[in-house]
Amino acid sequence: MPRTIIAGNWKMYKTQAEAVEFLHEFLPSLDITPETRQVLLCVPFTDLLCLSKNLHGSRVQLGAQNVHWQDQGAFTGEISAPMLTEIGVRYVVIGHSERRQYFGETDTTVNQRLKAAQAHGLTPILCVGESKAQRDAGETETHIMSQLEIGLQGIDQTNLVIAYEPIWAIGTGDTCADTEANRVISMIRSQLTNPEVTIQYGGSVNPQNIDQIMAQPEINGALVGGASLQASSFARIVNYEGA
Ligand SMILES: O=C[C@H](O)COP(=O)(O)O
Repeated sequence: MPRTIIAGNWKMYKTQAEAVEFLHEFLPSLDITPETRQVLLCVPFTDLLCLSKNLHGSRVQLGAQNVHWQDQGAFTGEISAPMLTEIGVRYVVIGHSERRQYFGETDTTVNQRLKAAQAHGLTPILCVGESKAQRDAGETETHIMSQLEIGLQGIDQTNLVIAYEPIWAIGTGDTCADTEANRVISMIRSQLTNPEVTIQYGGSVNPQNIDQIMAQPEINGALVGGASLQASSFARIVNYEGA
């Protein structure tokens, strides 16, 4: 069985003070067994060191939201995998649609970042998903298969998480129907060599829909944006009803 992983992606939200305030409410609300349900917080670079100290000994792992493919060099504004692992980061989100849309991320650079993450023992969370126009044109499957084909070239599937995030469902409140998310995730799984890869759903996940989403057999977790910013809301999501 793939491991269940619920991740909060804070995007560009929360100062260190706000992050610590969040933890004070969030950590005591957790009602999970880490062996069966892993919880992650994927936070801005500036929050990582502080959260690493505050999460030490807790049941929550730390994730970054991007990583460069070189270990070091003249790459102003970038952060490398050794810099992340040194401070206790275990996971990194790669190829989020916002990186692809606003910062020129391509499947090729996604593949380079995945390789660098794995080379340093980080677990990458590879984000894939179609736009509204692609969905309307019936191109959901071909688009995602192309993202996977290029993104996963030479990638070790024993240390990998995939997040299916339909772009039209991100931050819109327009959640993909859970059966449809299950269908697409099943298609994604059919493209993999390792059936144990955790595949999350992301896109307007909230406390009201999490139980139904997690009841789908192919969905192994969630990548949660807006609803991970409030401690009570994210706690309800990670404590979802079900196995
Ligand atoms: O990484 C998270 C996704 O972009 C989903 O964001 P959202 O939950 O605010 O729709």
